[in-house]
Amino acid sequence: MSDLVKMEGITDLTKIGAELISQGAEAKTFKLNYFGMECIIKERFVKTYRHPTLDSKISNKRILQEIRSLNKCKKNGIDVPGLLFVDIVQTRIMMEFVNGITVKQFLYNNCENNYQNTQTPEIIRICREIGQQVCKIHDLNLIHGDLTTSNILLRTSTNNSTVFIDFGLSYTSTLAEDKAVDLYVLERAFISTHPNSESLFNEILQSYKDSSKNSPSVINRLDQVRLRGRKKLAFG
Ligand SMILES: Nc1ncnc2c1ncn2[C@@H]1O[C@H](COP(=O)(O)OP(=O)(O)OP(=O)(O)O)[C@@H](O)[C@H]1O
Repeated sequence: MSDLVKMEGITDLTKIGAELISQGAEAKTFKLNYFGMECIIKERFVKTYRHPTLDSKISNKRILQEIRSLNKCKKNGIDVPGLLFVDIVQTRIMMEFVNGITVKQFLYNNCENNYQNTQTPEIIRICREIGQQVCKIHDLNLIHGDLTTSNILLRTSTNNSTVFIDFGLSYTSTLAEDKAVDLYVLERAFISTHPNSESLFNEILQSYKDSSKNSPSVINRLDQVRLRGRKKLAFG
């Protein structure tokens, strides 16, 4: 308990042995050995260009969204990191450390940037699992908000099963439009991070289609979202 108390008062987590593993646009992610258990602390930092009151409101909203969505997924059998501790004052979430790598790293390691000719059964399986899990998330009327290959981990201990992370931009919606935009964000992330990987995204979509009776309306909507996206790219 003493480490937890220490953590509450401390502004610099590296002083209690935490290791900074990633710094995103809004948060720093640390790894900490907590009583022999590896864990992750995600700390949202102050954005000085925002008005302090607005910044604090946005930060709190993202933390609350993240913990609500993690809990909702966990309760409904979608693998996400287990939540351990939340500190609203210091805008920190402490969660289970998932031993594994991101889908992005896995694809880099296994495809050597040649996504057309290096589709192993394992890669196809992972893509199909992503489609199935995104569909499950959407069936809970939850929109992830930032689906990328960096925000899906592969858990080593369960033979590379998928674990979804980073729910800070998630929200609740029943609309096919919002679910289609979520898929579109993932499609764009695939295209920009893994060029010529269209066939992999098609596997994801096929599996999404196969996973729920609600899928057809979302997939139909995706065509409209893509069209809008292309127009935006062409005409600004
Ligand atoms: N529970 C976890 N277990 C293991 N690694 C994690 C975990 N959570 C996050 N990470 C690692 O930290 C990185 C950043 O985490 P996350 O995406 O949640 O933060 P972020 O600051 O919102 O990132 P970004 O702004 O880049 O989207 C992940 O890509 C992953 O490598």
